[in-house]
Amino acid sequence: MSTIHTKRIGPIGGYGRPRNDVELMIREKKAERRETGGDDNKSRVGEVVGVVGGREIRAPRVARGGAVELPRTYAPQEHRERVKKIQARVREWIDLGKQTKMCTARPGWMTVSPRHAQYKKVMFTVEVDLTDILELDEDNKILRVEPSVNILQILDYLLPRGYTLPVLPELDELTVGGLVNGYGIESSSHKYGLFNDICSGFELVLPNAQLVNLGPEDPIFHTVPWSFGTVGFLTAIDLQVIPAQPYVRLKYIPVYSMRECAELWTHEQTKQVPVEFIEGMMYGPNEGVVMLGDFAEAPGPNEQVVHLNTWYKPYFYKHAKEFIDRRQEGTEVIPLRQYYQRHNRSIFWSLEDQIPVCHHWLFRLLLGWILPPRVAFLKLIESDSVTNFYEEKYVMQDFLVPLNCMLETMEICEKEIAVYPLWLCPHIMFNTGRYQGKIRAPQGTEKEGEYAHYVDVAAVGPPRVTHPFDMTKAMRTVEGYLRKVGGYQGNYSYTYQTREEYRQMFDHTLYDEVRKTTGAAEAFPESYDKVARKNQWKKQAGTR
Ligand SMILES: NC(=O)C1=CN([C@@H]2O[C@H](COP(=O)(O)OP(=O)(O)OC[C@H]3O[C@@H](n4cnc5c(N)ncnc54)[C@H](OP(=O)(O)O)[C@@H]3O)[C@@H](O)[C@H]2O)C=CC1
Ligand SMILES: C=C(/C=C/[C@@H](C)[C@H]1CC[C@H]2C3=CC=C4C[C@@H](O)CC[C@]4(C)[C@H]3CC[C@]12C)C(C)C
Repeated sequence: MSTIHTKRIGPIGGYGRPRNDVELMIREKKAERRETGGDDNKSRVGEVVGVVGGREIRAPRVARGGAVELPRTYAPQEHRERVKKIQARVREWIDLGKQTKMCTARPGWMTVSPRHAQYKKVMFTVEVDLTDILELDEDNKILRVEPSVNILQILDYLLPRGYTLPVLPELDELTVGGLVNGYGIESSSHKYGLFNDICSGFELVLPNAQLVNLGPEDPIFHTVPWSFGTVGFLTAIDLQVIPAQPYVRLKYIPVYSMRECAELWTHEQTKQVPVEFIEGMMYGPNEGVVMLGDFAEAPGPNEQVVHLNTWYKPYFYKHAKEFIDRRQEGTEVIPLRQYYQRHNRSIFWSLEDQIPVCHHWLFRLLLGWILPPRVAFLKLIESDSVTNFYEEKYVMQDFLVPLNCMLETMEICEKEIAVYPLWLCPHIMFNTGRYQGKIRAPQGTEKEGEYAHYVDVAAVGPPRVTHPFDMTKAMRTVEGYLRKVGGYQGNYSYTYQTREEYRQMFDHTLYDEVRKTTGAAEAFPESYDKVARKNQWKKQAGTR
């Protein structure tokens, strides 16, 4: 593998060490300016700061809040040393007699999951704060990263180099480690699968403190996705990259019933050569929009580039709804980065539940530039009553179902929860051959590499059912349906299933076997114990 950048950095200027090559170059430029008496503090967005691989690197756009993102660390050459510390901490756990189970030390409020991880208060915590992009191997099209690298870092790093991830989820704060140990999805998942399907290697610290490098030929590799950190500590991930083009040409097609949506969707997703991006939003049982996108090199002669994310503009889901209101299809050319970040400014549509005035043009004009609030910040300041509200009165769930169940799933959601918009995201599930992890080889597939079409129906928002809403009852009804049709629950939020039901939904055969042979069963709780709504941690931790 060719290392793209391993230069050792001193305090060139600014805070901490640069996080990536672009930051490094900006700092060098700033230092240069300071030496020549220039003004260091003015942000020069778009200024060419250097050249990597023959491409001009420009100072990044102003990040949210008008400020350039604060750098974290940049010392990929120290990766091995950092991993040694994790191994040492695991050895400490062994020496102390393995008294409690282990988990990462990442505070519960820092994560994008709405769960408050009370288990962190009672378990043996291991610091896995690994935030560096390690290397880009352009020959093999592999990006090696540490697990706490987030989506924003990946966008900043890959797009200027002309690459992207085949599956690049839409919220800046999501981390690679979280997406791999849970699951990740994007509007291109009907071509490439879930986030873990674009991974070709994991570096993992096992419960005996041994460091292993795993590929698909190793059974442990297949048990990491959906494990929620209960197999080992992930310390590096190899991700496939693909060439990117600067724009996405996006077609908006209004639909006027769930049936119409499911029919159009099925046709588009199962095409021999589907478009690169498919996404849908149902705003009610009788209105929705299906969006079909492809990469584009440049706008056509009569096309204008639409900048979706300018701070004063309506949020993407409102913008897309205009096509329904006008009862008209439409096509737009959108810069690639803005396409990926389309749901970031309004955290999908959850922002309106925290800031009800967020749609007012005056709010956007005056304060739009500070958006979005960090999910971590919202969780940090969350009071008990707000937590209760989100746990009892606010649905945050997604349901991954075989494509032929799309219509029925939307209808069940309407009956049980009536949350809108409903987010629709296509994906495929693979038969992974000899070793099948928590996701079973889908029906109809026989050989390794074969796949089946699925769709993720995601509900985020307050339920609007006309009958009194009972979260547990509603969720258990939907979960029962998922088990019946061979679907899966996203699990970044809570599950309301019993352990047996959860084991029925997710195949634990390989997971149990690997956890037994590696000692993970002794070292970590079962994933169920982390994601179950009813759990023992609250009581043990003596907190909310
Ligand atoms: N489009 C999408 O794909 C979206 C996905 N999501 C969801 O958000 C979640 C990601 O949130 P994020 O804040 O990044 O992740 P989290 O911090 O929530 O981590 C998720 C799980 O992964 C484990 N984990 C993370 N890193 C490591 C590691 N290095 N070694 C071992 N275990 C690890 C955590 O273990 P521990 O409990 O020990 O800390 C935790 O149980 C995903 O699960 C995803 O499903 C949310 C919105 C959109
Ligand atoms: C599943 C999808 C997207 C989900 C996001 C929109 C939600 C995932 C986690 C959610 C949140 C976590 C914690 C919060 C703290 C609270 O104080 C306020 C709400 C929230 C920010 C909440 C908001 C929605 C999420 C980010 C896709 C796949 C549809």
